[in-house]
Amino acid sequence: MTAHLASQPGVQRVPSPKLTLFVRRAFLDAETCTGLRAAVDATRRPSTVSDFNGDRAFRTSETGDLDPLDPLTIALDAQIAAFTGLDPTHGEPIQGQRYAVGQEFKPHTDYFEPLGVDFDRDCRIAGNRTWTVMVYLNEPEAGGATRFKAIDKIIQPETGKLLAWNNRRPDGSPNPASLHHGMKVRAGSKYVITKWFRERPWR
Ligand SMILES: O=C(O)CCC(=O)C(=O)O
Ligand SMILES: [Fe+2]
Repeated sequence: MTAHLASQPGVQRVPSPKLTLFVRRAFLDAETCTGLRAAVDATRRPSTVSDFNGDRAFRTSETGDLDPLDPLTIALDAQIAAFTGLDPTHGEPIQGQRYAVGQEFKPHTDYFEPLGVDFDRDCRIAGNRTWTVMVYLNEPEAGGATRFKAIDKIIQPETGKLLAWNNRRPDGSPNPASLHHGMKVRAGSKYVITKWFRERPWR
């Protein structure tokens, strides 16, 4: 899927030997983003983490599940599958995240730690996460960038901008260079959708 993604119109690959990361500006139009923000607002509640590390401020955002039967969700899923070439049967249901002023998701990886206490619960059926697809649904007035620390790259939120990265190394092992930080929103709010793909079918 790296070749498929790389060949999509408007896509840019962030130069790094350590991480496969693509950016596509204006993947979604403003109207679609507005509809998706409302869908996130309809179901949001405090976000959770796996392998709780004792830091209650580690992930302070809210999470909302998109309704899988909503035509907006169905269209978005199809658009992501066509764009990435990733097998939609391996995809988790799309989630939305909302960050208010001061909220963040501290540096983390999206794959589950093979030695973590929650690994069996999280990965027994579908396996670990492979790719992350994320789309910004708005632009906070200040803050809220996504920082990939290990490759020294900061991505600014922009309405409709997509990020897609591979959480694995070429040998299939989890890639620590995928470490990223959803930085604090300083003014306004920030909405994203996230779609994670797995090694095996989700259901
Ligand atoms: O909000 C961001 O910029 C990053 C979100 C994120 O890393 C996640 O939801 O796993
Ligand atoms: Fe993440």
